[in-house]
Amino acid sequence: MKLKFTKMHGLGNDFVVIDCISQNISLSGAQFRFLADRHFGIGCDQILLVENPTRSDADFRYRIFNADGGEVEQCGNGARCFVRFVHDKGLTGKSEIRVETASGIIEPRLEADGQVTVNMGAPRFEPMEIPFLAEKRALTYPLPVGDKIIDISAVSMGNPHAVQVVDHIDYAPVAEQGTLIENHPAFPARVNAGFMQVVDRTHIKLRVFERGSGETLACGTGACAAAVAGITRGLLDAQVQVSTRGGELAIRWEGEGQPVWMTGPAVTVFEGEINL
Ligand SMILES: N[C@@H](CCC[C@H](N)C(=O)O)C(=O)O
Repeated sequence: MKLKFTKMHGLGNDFVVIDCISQNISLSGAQFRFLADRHFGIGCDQILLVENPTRSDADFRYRIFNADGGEVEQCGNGARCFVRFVHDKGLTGKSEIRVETASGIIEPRLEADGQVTVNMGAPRFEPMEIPFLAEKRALTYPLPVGDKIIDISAVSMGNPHAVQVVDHIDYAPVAEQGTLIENHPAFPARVNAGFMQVVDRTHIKLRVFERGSGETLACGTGACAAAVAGITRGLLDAQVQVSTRGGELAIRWEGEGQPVWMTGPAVTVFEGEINL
């Protein structure tokens, strides 16, 4: 079978995007892993499927698979690429769309300057909703990791995030702790591990060890979760610049119950066809 795809990225968090509206396909976990493989396949952090919606209040359905082949609930950088893809492919004439995901509706909008803004929905903090094993909700939780106990904020942006504050982003223990946090027994669905340096009340530096993909150059939901964690801890204002290894994101959150707004770029790199 020949599969048409588009290679895209948001701040270097890269994607293989597949139009499943004009192509009738059903891929196995092994095929997703092959597409993501940087040596034997195309190479990407996530594979994004563009499908027809299953509910009447959405324009499209958006499905996300990590490089390890597992399907997940949300991907922020992918959401920006999603609206650029359906717009550039002529699948919609709208510049703002409603997109069905496994964790609810998100609303990405193409801006006149080429940037994309996404209403990512409201963050969730209840341990059961993350999911995270804790008796009750808290601002931070002590988490034993290796021979240390670290303080994390646990936040769901549709997908689970554990965010810790570090002194200096370049020396953050991403390699040492990434896999341990990702697979920590307190997170039954595994977790994305964020390492945030607070530069000042409006600016953080962030690295994220992503569940199912390892450290990526940027993580959109990770940026939302880190900003939210910093705001709830009283460290940040409502508007936050997030510097990732791949570039800059703007995050805005007005507080509990309010949606998180994310603005950043979405770039098409090339089109291709691959034999499966
Ligand atoms: N790169 C993403 C997040 C992709 C999913 C994540 N690895 C998970 O397993 O939840 C983003 O930009 O948000």
